[in-house]
Amino acid sequence: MAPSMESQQLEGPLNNNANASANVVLADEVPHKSRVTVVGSGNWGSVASKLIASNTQKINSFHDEVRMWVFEETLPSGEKLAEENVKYLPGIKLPKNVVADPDLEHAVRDANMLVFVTPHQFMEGICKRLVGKIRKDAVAISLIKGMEVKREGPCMICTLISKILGISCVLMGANIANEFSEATVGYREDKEIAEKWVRLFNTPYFMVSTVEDVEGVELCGTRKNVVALAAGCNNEDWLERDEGLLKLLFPSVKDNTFFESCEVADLITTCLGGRNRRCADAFARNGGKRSFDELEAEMLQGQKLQGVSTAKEVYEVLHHRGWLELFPLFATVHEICSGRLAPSTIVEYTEHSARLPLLESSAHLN
Ligand SMILES: NC(=O)c1ccc[n+]([C@@H]2O[C@H](COP(=O)([O-])OP(=O)(O)OC[C@H]3O[C@@H](n4cnc5c(N)ncnc54)[C@H](O)[C@@H]3O)[C@@H](O)[C@H]2O)c1
Ligand SMILES: O=P(O)(O)OC[C@H](O)CO
Repeated sequence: MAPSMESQQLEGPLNNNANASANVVLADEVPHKSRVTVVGSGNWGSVASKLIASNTQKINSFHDEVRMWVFEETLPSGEKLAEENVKYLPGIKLPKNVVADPDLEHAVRDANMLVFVTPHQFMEGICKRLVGKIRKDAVAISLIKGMEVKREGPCMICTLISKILGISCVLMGANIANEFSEATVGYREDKEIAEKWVRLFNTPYFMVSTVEDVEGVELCGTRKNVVALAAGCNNEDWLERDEGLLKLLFPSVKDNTFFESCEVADLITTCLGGRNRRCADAFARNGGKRSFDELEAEMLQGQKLQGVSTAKEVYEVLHHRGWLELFPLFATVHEICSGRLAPSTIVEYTEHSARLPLLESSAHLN
């Protein structure tokens, strides 16, 4: 499909402006301006695009246009998602400079700033498709909360993006799509790039800070989805933050990261009102008789739960390293999600007393 035919500008339900991209100035015509593509158009992906597009309109160093890759779906009505994006962010107007593009390779082609925001289970495939298809000077940021488990151990999504595409930063924080408020950018060494991401995302109603700790920021975002499942199953200890696990997995994780938005603020936000919490609450009310898959399909209408697969991934890491007894909350959540334990088991969860001393002498576990 030619670019002018495959791209549609969005407003509310999307505007069908098939000529939108014909009016766009190409990146190489104005080389000093950064061009942004958002890879993902779910609940958070759509909100992130809106947020970014409000800044690219105002800040001269960015091109106005924000391209948003839409995973094409046909709705029950027969409409294509890229033509009518009412599924993941109904009732919210997206600025006219957000351009939906169902062709992944085309969507990223001109961008030198890539924002990855899809459910984590799709990222490996997406990255592989993008090898050799992105600009050489492109930088990327991941807004994705989750991880993959490889034979050699846990692989954070940011690392996956870095390994396959050679680029990366992360942004996590107390941000539920419809109530977003703040976030933390985790970066590795290059503060200048981190500050560029801050300029792209920061608004008076979405405050963004930086911390030099990619793994810490990302692990906070990943871990809290599992804790939110425990909260939904009525666990009253959910505010108990297991920073010990984060440091055991990645000793480079910094203590000061735990004071940023990506940690306790996000934990509280998600445990009080996120999708993981709501679905776990329904799961527990049904006594575990309806599966998470069933509840996800019914309650989220196409949006994805990250916590259940993350709980499994965390469990595999704990099992592989012989740490299951050290982290009973995480182990129990997976046992509940997979139907081996009743949801009420989570109430009986108690802190493992041996854990704290063990953390101080954790070197032998790595
Ligand atoms: N929603 C939030 O409040 C929120 C906030 C912060 C971070 N996040 C994180 O953002 C990431 C994306 O979540 P979201 O809320 O934008 O998405 P979502 O759960 O609302 O939507 C699912 C998305 O996946 C797409 N999809 C379905 N099948 C696919 C496939 N085979 N390949 C690629 N894409 C496919 C759908 O089209 C849709 O865009 C997740 O990691 C999530 O944890 C979400
Ligand atoms: O709605 P959840 O449970 O996927 O959580 C959304 C975000 O991760 C909150 O930061």
